[in-house]
Amino acid sequence: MHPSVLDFMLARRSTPVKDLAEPAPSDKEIETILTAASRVPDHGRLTPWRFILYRGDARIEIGEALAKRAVEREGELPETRLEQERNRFSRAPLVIGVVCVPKESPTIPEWEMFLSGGMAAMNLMIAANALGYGTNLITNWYSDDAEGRRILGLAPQERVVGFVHIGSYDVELVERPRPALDAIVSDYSGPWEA
Ligand SMILES: Cc1cc2nc3c(=O)[nH]c(=O)nc-3n(C[C@H](O)[C@H](O)[C@H](O)COP(=O)(O)O)c2cc1C
Repeated sequence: MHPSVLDFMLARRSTPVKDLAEPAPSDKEIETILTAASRVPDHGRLTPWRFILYRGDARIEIGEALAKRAVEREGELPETRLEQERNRFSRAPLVIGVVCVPKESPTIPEWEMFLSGGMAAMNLMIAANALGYGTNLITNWYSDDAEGRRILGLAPQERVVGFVHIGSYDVELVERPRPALDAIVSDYSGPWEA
C-alpha cells in the first residue's frame, strides 16, 4: 500500500453535516467517485447496489415530502422540527444514496449483498475524501420507513445502505475516541461456549 493511503486511513474521519458546503464535486469528480464506489468485493458479481444522486431543487422537494411524512407518522410537529425535516437533504450540496438491491441467488445470502453495499459506501467516501471533500453517512428515520424510502426513490424491495452527504469544508475535524484494539482483537481460543 502506498504510505499516503495508510496515513489517510489512520486519520480519516467524517465531517459534520452542518460543515458541508458548496462547492459540490463536479460531474467529472462524481463519475470518479462512483467508479471507485463500484469497485468493491461482490460475491457472485451480483451488483447488489445502485446509487441515487440528490442535488439541486430535488433536495427541496424531498424535504417537503419528508416533513409531511413525519407529521403523518407522529402527528402535529413544532415548526423547528418541520424545518429540520425540510432541510434533511439540502444541508449538503450533494447527497448520494447508496441503495442495496437484493438479487435472487440460490447460494449467496442477502446479508452478503448488504455487506457489499457497505463497502461501496465506504469506497465512495474514501474517493470523495481523496478529492478533498468531506463526507458523512446518514440513515435516519426515513431509511427505516417504507413511505420514506418511496419518497427517496427506492423500490419496495430495496434498502438504504446510507445517504452519503458530500461537500467542501474548511473546519478542523475534531477527533473522536476509537476502540482500544485489545478490547476487540483476540487470538482464536476454540469454539464459542456460553
Ligand atoms: C450505517 C450507519 C448509519 C448512520 N446513520 C446516522 C444517522 O442517521 N445520523 C447520524 O447523526 N449519524 C449516523 N451515522 C454516524 C455518522 O456516519 C458519523 O458521523 C460517523 O460514524 C462518524 O465516524 P467517523 O468519523 O469515523 O467517520 C451512521 C453511521 C453508520 C455506519
